[in-house]
Amino acid sequence: MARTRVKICGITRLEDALTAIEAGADALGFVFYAPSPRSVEVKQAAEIIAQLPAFVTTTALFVNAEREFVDLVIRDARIDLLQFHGDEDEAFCNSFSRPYIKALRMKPELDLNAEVASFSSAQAILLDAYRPGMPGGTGEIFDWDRIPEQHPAPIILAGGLDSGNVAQAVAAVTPYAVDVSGGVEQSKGIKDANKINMFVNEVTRAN
Ligand SMILES: O=C(O)c1ccccc1NCC(=O)[C@H](O)[C@H](O)COP(=O)(O)O
Repeated sequence: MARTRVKICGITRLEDALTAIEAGADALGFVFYAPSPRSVEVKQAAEIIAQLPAFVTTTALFVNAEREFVDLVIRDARIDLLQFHGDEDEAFCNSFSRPYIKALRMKPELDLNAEVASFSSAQAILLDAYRPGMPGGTGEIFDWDRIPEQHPAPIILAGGLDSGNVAQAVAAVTPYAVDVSGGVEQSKGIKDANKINMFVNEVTRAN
């Protein structure tokens, strides 16, 4: 079985980015969605990213953003991957000069296979908890049994993960990667080095 990758989302500070990388995280997420308490300015993200070492994937997260804004972020920050958390369709997601991840929130009525099929150009599908009015970062888990054993695409598991449940999640779902935000924070947008280290260690232990 391949090693489960780790993405730490909601990075707002260089020290948190470097802590995550030092701990062994594969990817960092930057939230370009103003209503989020983890939102970053383009300049702020660009300055952090410019100081990162090689071989770390940087992900820019959007919720129903204007095309011009996505292009501006790609132009001004060294972004490797886009992550769409809103109602964007495949044509929009696939129309930029970067590969993308599509986030799907696990609404009770969601037909997962059909949704995944409608984003066949995505590099991976991120599955997150559903809470009305919150496009992400809920800190809540969902019923992992809803994910079929045969994954229809590479799955990034998100939603309420922390060092106490991530090993169980990896064993239950065998995702391509796990994504965490609130579970490694001391407060919204501020990461906790101990929690990051414990989280990455638990994923490593589960592999
Ligand atoms: O983190 C946010 O504030 C956020 C806001 C709007 C859309 C997405 C957002 N986060 C997306 C992520 O990738 C989170 O890591 C994911 O939702 C899991 O969050 P958490 O349950 O806090 O680990």
